[in-house]
Amino acid sequence: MNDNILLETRELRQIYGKGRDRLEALKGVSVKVHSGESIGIIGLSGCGKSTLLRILAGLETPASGTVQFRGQTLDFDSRKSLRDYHRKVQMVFQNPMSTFSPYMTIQTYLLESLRSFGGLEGDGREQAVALLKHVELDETFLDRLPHQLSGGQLQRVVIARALALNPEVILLDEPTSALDILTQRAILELLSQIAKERNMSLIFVGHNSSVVRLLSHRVYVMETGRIVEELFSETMLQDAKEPYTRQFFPENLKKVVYNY
Ligand SMILES: Nc1ncnc2c1ncn2[C@@H]1O[C@H](COP(=O)(O)OP(=O)(O)OP(=O)(O)O)[C@@H](O)[C@H]1O
Repeated sequence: MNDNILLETRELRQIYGKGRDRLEALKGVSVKVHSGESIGIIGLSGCGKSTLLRILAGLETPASGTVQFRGQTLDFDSRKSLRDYHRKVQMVFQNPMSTFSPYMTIQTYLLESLRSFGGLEGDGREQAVALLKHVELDETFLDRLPHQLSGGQLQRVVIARALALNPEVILLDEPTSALDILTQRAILELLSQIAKERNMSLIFVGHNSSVVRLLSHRVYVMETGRIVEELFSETMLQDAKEPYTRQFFPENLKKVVYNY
């Protein structure tokens, strides 16, 4: 499987603050994602999941360590290297509302990245309709403003925009945590299906192991800036050795899985 590695980090470290405020948020994190494979990252609040995701998204420069895409090292100081990378690796943010401007129509929002990468055809309306179709929304949404959509519909629009550049990886930071469980499940299943159809990889960060397992082939468990365990989703409940990991499988989480 080695030649099939799409995205890989080696010994990523991240440090915030100085002196007494110094915090080592990542302490040498190495992860691998194979082509078409989806991985999950779980861990307690503050363990560094979002930091890792922001670095993987090319939005933040690590203190040391590397990110490689298809064997090429991402140069965080090169705008060209970052731009090429952003074409292939797209991020979906935690709170969809915060990524929308209140006066921007859904069409304008959907087409932003196509416009910035020069991929717009005409006024782009047909492309926008096609993007909405992927997330099972119709063209009546195009001229609406964000407040005229529900949280679940907004989340679908965010995902549709991430698909616009046909990326190879989508990074998700708990994208559906603000939604009710049925809406959450529908969106996750849709995402999984899109990822499968396109042989696209998902890197999914969350607190809830049942949600992470639903989306991922493999799961990395993070504790205070380190990966402490790496497990296959299917056998995770049996294979987990670390007591820390087991915290994520209490009875109440099982209930969440089976109530779906
Ligand atoms: N820009 C920053 N400046 C200073 N400290 C930061 C910064 N970003 C994150 N941190 C700190 O780094 C640590 C890791 O934060 P991070 O957001 O990556 O954790 P997380 O696992 O994603 O948490 P959560 O699950 O609550 O979102 C935390 O202690 C956080 O306070």
